[in-house]
Amino acid sequence: MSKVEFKENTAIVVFGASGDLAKKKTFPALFGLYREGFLSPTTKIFGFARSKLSDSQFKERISGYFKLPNEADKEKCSKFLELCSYVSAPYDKDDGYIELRNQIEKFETSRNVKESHRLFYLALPPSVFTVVATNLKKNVHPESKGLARIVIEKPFGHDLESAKALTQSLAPIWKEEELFRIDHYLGKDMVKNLLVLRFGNEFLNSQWNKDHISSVQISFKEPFGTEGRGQYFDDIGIIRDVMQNHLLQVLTILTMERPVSFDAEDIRDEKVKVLKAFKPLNNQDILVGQYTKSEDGSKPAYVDDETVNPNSKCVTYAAIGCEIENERWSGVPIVLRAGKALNEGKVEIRIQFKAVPSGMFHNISRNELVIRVQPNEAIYMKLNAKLPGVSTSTTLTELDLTYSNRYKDFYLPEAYESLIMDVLHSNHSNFVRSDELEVSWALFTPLLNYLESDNAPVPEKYPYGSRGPKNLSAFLQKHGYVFESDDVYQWPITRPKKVLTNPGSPKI
Ligand SMILES: NC(=O)C1=CN([C@@H]2O[C@H](COP(=O)(O)OP(=O)(O)OC[C@H]3O[C@@H](n4cnc5c(N)ncnc54)[C@H](OP(=O)(O)O)[C@@H]3O)[C@@H](O)[C@H]2O)C=CC1
Ligand SMILES: O=C1O[C@H](COP(=O)(O)O)[C@@H](O)[C@H](O)[C@H]1O
Repeated sequence: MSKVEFKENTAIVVFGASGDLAKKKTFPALFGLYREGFLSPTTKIFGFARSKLSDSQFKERISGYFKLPNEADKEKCSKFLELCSYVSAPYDKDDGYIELRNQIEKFETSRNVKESHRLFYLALPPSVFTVVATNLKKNVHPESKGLARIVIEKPFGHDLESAKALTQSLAPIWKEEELFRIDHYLGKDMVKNLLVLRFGNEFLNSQWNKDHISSVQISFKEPFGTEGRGQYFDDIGIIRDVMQNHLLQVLTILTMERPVSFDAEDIRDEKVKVLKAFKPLNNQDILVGQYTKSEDGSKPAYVDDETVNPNSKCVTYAAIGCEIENERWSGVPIVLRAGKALNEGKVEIRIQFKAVPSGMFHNISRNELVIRVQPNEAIYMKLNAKLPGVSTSTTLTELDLTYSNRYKDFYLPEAYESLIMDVLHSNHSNFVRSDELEVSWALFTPLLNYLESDNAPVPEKYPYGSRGPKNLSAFLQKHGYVFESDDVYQWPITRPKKVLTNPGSPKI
């Protein structure tokens, strides 16, 4: 596919425009791109949904989540809304699509467009993906008169079989190069940084293997429960919600071999290769939990949601042990862990390195590279140094790249902004390819079947607002993670009067 960029006079249509995702993510992202000058003012934006809304109701709804810190942004917001209009119609009848096509053609004619560029964003539940994709292709695709892109949102299926069925239903209608499957974690700046961090630094590149790394962890923590989404979540659980997709995507980039270039297919080829090298997940190598009321009783238990079965075994916390059977990773324990209703909101990657020989030291801490994806993006490497001054002790300190300290006045796009920009640039690197999807579902489906079978373990209860199930520390230790004792590491400043020396002080 040619790398055509959609620049001037692009028509963007957001389906499900009355919905939550459109309101909270898609339109704020389009506005963010416009505000920062990455979306041309010649763009035309349509919202399409069943709800009967006037243009002004529609505009009020979609602008509710725009970030408008100053007057200039408010002015930009008004200008942006002038580009938007709304079409209300059912998804399964031709009429609305014909009306949409007429409106797009009117816009293109008024701009004397020679080659149509049309981007369709499906902020819709998967139950209508196929019907909308089919009707769009039939009625609104420009065919020989231009180019079209279609963006779909997760979930891409519920298990391997349904994911395959979805792929097969879309494949005859939309070419793979026209289709963009969004996993918004691939749009996060720190995730986009992983390729550079890994392959652009020889000191990391050369150590990035089983000879030097003793364990890998990717953790996702949210400080809120399923508030208001219990019914949706009960059928999904945390594994489908964020692990099979977001965390696994991060893990593949972290573990794949060096792609020959930044080209989307080179990157995705490597991702698929490493996914194929994963050992089947072991049903017994997991820790599952479900949150109960907070200790002070102010926050509800998962099953307090009226839409949830009171005996639900739905997993709101999971830690899963993974192994990759290839030359680079064989034997390195990897843990993916994710949970709702925890003590904090944080997504981070921890790469712990092997211990240096104790020899000249009594005991010395391990190096650990921490990549904090959110909030407050940071990369820090914990390392040992001599305590400054007359002391001969060693101390655990860090090389710290905290973005907010290092980079001033940078525009850090939201994940959705970054991904929509990629679609406009026809760049598939940060989107999920169909074969990648299949391998990831093949990996997770047996585990999900087990967790939804009669033999499923009862999830360990953990209080809302806690760190998660009590057995977490033991689970992490079993997977090679070595905890520092609390008095070894001081953050953010090491104070001489309160010196914390490493028990690994040299034997002198
Ligand atoms: N640039 C920056 O902003 C930097 C910040 N720091 C800060 O310094 C502090 C210490 O850093 P660091 O040592 O890296 O990280 P943490 O104190 O966050 O802990 C290290 C790891 O151990 C886990 N853990 C700790 N206790 C338990 C437990 N009882 N059960 C299960 N897991 C546990 C944590 O999991 P879990 O995440 O689930 O708690 C985390 O994965 C942090 O607040 C960190 O943010 C340090 C360096 C740079
Ligand atoms: O896809 C999802 O992701 C969000 C977390 O996204 P983040 O960008 O805020 O980290 C999660 O809350 C939601 O349950 C899930 O469906």
